Amino acid sequence: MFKGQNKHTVVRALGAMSGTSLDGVDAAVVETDGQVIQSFGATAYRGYCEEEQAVLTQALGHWSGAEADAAAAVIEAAHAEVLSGFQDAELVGFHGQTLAHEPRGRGTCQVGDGQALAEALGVPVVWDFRSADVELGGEGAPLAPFFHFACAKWCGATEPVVFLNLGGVGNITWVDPRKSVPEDEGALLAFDTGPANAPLNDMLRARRGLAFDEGGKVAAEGTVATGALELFLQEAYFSRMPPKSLDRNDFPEMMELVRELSDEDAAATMTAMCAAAVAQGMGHCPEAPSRVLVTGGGRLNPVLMEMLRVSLDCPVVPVEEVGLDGDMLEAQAFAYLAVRVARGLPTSCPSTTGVMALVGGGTVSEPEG
Ligand SMILES: Nc1ncnc2c1ncn2[C@@H]1O[C@H](COP(=O)(O)OP(=O)(O)OP(=O)(O)O)[C@@H](O)[C@H]1O
Ligand SMILES: CC(=O)N[C@H]1[C@@H]2OC[C@@H](O2)[C@@H](O)[C@@H]1O[C@H](C)C(=O)O
Repeated sequence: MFKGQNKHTVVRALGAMSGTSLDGVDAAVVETDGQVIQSFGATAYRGYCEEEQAVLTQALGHWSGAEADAAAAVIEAAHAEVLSGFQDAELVGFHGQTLAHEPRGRGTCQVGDGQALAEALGVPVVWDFRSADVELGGEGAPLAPFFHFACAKWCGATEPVVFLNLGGVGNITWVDPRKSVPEDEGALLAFDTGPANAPLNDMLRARRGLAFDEGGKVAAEGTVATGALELFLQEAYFSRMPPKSLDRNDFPEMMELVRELSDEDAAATMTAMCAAAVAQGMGHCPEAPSRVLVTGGGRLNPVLMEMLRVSLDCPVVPVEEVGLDGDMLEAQAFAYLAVRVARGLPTSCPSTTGVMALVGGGTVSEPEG
């Protein structure tokens, strides 16, 4: 691939992510040599309709079989549709949809066939980013950290910063931009902090038919149940040393803890659980960051952002503050990682996933036709 190019030739890569919130596909172009971000390009979003969401929800926890196959078909069609709208991509990074994630057990499962997508688009596709890491003893997640390192350089950071992603699940990457490359010792520490928006969404959908707590309006009317919050924080996950990662539905007891509460108090308490899990996680950072840059849909929830500001000792701001796009960072991450895979560069290391050594995961599928 990329014959005649040297390792610094810039590639126009298109990344696509379908996250744990199951709301849709984000797609974004990044121009990079796999190390330095030269520029960010066009973006697009393709939401799932109710039927597609139902198929995906039904498939969660399935490693194979009819449910997983139906989810794969939804994922492949939605991605082919949104990605075919981009004309000039040289390479595609396709995350697929995580249906199940048990790195210390059965492994990790992302559906969506990259070879089929390569045929549909006529462009090489990099996919199956997580399996190699898990096979080598890693968590297989989070994988955005190597990209976060490049973002910290891109925005000119000179002191440690934290990227906090608040999607369905929460994850942080502590980055030291004084290091020259992400694989340097001490450049990165990353892990999933805990559940973020997914349980809150599920609770509000079940009780009120709402997709999510827009603007934190429901939580703003409620009071945090401190007893439930304290019980939640006793979960063994929070005292486990990172790296560590989670599946979307790893905390079913959250729903139990808020069962007796009003909708408003339940929303306030679940929002506080997300913030408290982040605050606990921040204690693992090797050095206090100069600020926390928040990405993912949770940055649009002012109640959650305020809880984070109260509990963390440093400024907490959306990534837009440094010129990044908080709706597209994960799609951009998989564009960036695709170029790293194509160039034979690592995509994870012991401090990001707990893997034994540097790993360059991902499968490259070339269109045959
Ligand atoms: N305006 C808003 N107000 C409050 N919450 C919001 C708003 N917009 C989005 N969210 C929350 O953010 C969620 C979507 O976040 P995002 O798109 O980052 O998740 P994801 O990428 O699917 O998840 P993950 O990062 O875990 O894979 C929504 O489901 C909702 O809970
Ligand atoms: C197994 C899996 O799909 N994990 C996701 C999920 O969503 C957020 C968090 O949990 C993170 O660990 C990861 O996604 C991002 C893109 C990552 O790998 O960095």
